[in-house]
Amino acid sequence: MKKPKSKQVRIQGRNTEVQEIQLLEKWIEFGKPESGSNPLSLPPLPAKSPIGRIDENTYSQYAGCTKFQQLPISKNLKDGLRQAGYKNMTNIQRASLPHSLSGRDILGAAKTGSGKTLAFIIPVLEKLYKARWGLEDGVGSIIMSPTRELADQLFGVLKSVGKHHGFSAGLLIGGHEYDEEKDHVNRMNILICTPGRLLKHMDTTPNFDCSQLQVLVLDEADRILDAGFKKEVNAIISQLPKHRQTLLFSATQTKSVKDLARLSLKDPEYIAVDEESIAATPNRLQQKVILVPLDQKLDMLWSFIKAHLNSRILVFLSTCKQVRFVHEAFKKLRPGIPLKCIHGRMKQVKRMFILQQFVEQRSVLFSTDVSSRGLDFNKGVDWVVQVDCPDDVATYIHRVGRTARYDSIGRSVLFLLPSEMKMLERLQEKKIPVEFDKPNTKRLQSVSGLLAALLAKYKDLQPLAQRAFKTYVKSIYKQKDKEIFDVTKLPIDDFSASLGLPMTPQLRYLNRKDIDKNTPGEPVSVPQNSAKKDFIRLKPSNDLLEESDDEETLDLLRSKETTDGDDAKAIAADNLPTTRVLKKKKLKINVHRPVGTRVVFDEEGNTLPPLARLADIGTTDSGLLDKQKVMERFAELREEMKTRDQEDKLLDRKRRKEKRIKEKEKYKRARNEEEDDDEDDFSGSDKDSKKVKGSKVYFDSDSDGDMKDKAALKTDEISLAEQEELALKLLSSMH
Ligand SMILES: Nc1ncnc2c1ncn2[C@@H]1O[C@H](COP(=O)(O)OP(=O)(O)OP(=O)(O)O)[C@@H](O)[C@H]1O
Repeated sequence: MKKPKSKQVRIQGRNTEVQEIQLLEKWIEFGKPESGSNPLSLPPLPAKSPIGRIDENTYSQYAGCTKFQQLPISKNLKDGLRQAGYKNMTNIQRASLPHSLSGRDILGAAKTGSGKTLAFIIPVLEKLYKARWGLEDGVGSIIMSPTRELADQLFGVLKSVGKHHGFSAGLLIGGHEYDEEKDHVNRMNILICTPGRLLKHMDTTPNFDCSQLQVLVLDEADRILDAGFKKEVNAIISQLPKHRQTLLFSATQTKSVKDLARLSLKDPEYIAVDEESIAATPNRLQQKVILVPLDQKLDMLWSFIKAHLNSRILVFLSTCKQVRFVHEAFKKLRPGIPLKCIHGRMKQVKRMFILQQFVEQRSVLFSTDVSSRGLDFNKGVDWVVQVDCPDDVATYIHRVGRTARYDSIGRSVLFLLPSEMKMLERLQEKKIPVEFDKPNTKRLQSVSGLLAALLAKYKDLQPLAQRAFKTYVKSIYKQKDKEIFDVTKLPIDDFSASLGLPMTPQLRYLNRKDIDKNTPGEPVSVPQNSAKKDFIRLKPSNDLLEESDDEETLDLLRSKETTDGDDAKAIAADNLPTTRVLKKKKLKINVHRPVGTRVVFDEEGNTLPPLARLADIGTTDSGLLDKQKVMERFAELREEMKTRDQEDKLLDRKRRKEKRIKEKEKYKRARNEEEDDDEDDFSGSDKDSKKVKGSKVYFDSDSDGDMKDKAALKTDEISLAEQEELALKLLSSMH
């Protein structure tokens, strides 16, 4: 255990702390850069120039310095930075820290992976240190992040570089024990949080007080300020003091006057270190865009994964349901690399665990945009694959920014549908150096047949596939940018079949006529300034693939990791059929066929029994499946069907039995209740509602309830004869 410090040492410590703070304040005041200037434009300070006080009134210059040690920051922080391995500053740090350390508001924009986190954590720690903030002072700084994972990551950086400071810090995010947080939140100096959780504490935690706040930070500021968080953020800001320092950072920054007015920034410094740079994305990032028809996206993705088995691949899909389906289905197909998935519907602990695992080993992580912003996978992501088109250019930049971080290299590929080619133009308008190419489909492996078999085998997979289908189409339908996202141009039947679904699920909000009118191929124009200046006429989606045989096409699928022979073996081992380029045929529709059956046609347009289709796929040029194998497979499937049939019957019998028992119980309960009701009536309770039909009740207004009941009982007991007798008596007495 640490020996407690003597009083003498403590006083000395405090004195040196006060002295250090005085020195830092004078140093900062002496050398702060001109407002509006960019310290990056100053010549770098020599490595061996003096640091700190030079004589009575002169201090070293720090605007233009390149090392953390040359900054006017506390020794505690310098030690923390050194121990965490940070020595030289990145551009955004060099440009913003001289301003932010002198207390100015900052609006900082720099590419993904360029070190923005330290650019705001350093001024937060220093501001509180110089204000001599202590436990009893409460919340001094709030750092907001749009996602829990990012907040958790920021918390990690804060803990590592701020470990020599005595501040308390708390992570307030959904998925954590709210009641536990409630007990501690008032004692926290620095809060790292998501907007929703912070607001919950503001609304419900007794004595939660942010009135002394010194610094507010919004990481991924454009996201936090957009419509999704508007209500929460407005409510939070209305409860914060106006007199504070505000730091906003993002790779895609907002300059909207409205947003800034909401935050009441005071003459903010606009620091955009990459404004002159040609690209808005890291220079070490290689970016490709390829045209992939919707019904071949999964084939392309599967083939891509098979060709990059030794990589760490981050795959973006639009919806949670798609992520779940692709993950579950591909896992069952065993590609030979660990597969993981993450999405917003998962428990927080599991999300964190999966991210940790992904950082540690080669694997594929299927994700929604929950991982698109801010996450730093420790330079580990080799490929970012965007299977579904991002909502906008900003989302594209953040997604690809998960690779090529700091000084590492990275690669990305975006699949675009023929109807989404406008996105390519948008990327080029924003100076994003994407290379457009046609995929080399020679090695494309089809998975739709396998998915159909999987769906038949695993009952729980079919609803997943249906939901994946529905949520994807709905996501396109709901997109605001109709120039890029046009739901009527989606080949929805082909898409449904490509997920292995026997029938296209119904979409009530869509008019089939609109879709069918638009789905036949339209000419696809490739923007003039893209890498390949040609036009592709897309008729049926597969025609595109036939055109892409030239040598120059993007050979995404030919990786160093698998050679021709290896690949073929891999296919044979997996029993995967190679891709067949099919011509679109006119389908003959039999309206009388039973609902739920899938009709398959041969080359001539004749119907085929379902099993024959399997055999047909297998017997392609490669001859991977011989006749005997096919027959074996047939027998296997027949056996499978028999057992499944028996299982179904048993299940059905069980269900019916349960239903019968339930009905019996219900009937018994109803009878018992009737009996109870009768009893209730006779005991005289709840009379209004349970009056027995036909019985008359006479009340004496002065008598109490018991008496009334007795009277009622008595009245019921008088027979007709007695009543007549009574009436006669009455009449005779009247005369
Ligand atoms: N000065 C530095 N020296 C060395 N490495 C650094 C430095 N600053 C940051 N890094 C490293 O660079 C990586 C990216 O940093 P960071 O996560 O802060 O980027 P970012 O700009 O916030 O990215 P994004 O826009 O995606 O959120 C991290 O691994 C971080 O440790």
